[in-house]
Amino acid sequence: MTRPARVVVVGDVITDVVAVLSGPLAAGSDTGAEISFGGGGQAANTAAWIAAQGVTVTLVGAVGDDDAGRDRVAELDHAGVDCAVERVVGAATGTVIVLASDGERTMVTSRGANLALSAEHVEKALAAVPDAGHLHLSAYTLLDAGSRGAGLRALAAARERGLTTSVDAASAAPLRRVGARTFLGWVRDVDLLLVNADEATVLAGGLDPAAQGRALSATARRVVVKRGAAGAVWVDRTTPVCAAAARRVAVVDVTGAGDAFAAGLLTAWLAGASPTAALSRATDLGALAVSTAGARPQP
Ligand SMILES: OC[C@H]1O[C@H](O)[C@H](O)[C@@H]1O
Repeated sequence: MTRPARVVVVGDVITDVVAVLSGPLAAGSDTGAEISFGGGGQAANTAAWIAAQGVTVTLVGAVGDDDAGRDRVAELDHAGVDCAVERVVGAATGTVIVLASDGERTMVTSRGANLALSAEHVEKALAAVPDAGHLHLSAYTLLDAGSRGAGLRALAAARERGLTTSVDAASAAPLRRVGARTFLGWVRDVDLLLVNADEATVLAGGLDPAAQGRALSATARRVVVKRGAAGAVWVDRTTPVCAAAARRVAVVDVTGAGDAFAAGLLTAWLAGASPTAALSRATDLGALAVSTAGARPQP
């Protein structure tokens, strides 16, 4: 296996406030929780998990010109992520409140400065890393109208520079809002598309996961459908469908599990691993992420 070249991850940087609830949440109740506070955002999490695999990674994103933005960048620096993070004057760093309970999570989101990520910043950041081999995009950047230009520019600039590309479909609700046909037009011919079960249903309809993967492989060269505790499937245009079971672990908090999964998948695939081996690495990291609170690798 070869060591992958630098990976560039483009997308959101967020402050996560994670409350792991001790019981059900009901209107008017006072529910106990373990509350933690720290780095989140799909792209930033993925970059941190990639760095933890010993692969050189640059995160391209935006934070506010505030203490939270400074803390988020310092934390990523400390995790070994090279930061090309734009500071947006007058915007607050994005914040998400995550309510985690019984292996499920509910999020309340203010995307803040992420909405102001600019195509110019992405272009400049890519020009500064001539050693990059791959670009991974969190689709929140495409799905939010404010940052869409930056997301589209990231994919186009990566292709112009000969980088391979991957996109994480991010979230079912905004995908539903923009519509499957529009989204699939934006990500046409990416090398790898990652979708969870809900996103696969929005984009390909209520088929079984292998059939959803086959339908989406008309758009992306390779498709991975993440199915949480039911494992994952890999579908591409040339090899048979490949499936992997999830690891059985005690679930503490599923926040960031998909991002850890993406990091495991990408670092293995870019190092030349087979689909089976790449899925296995992905499910290992996903299992590690769900067994701890918060979205990032633990020290
Ligand atoms: O992918 C997980 C992330 O999504 C949300 O945007 C939270 O910030 C969380 O860290």
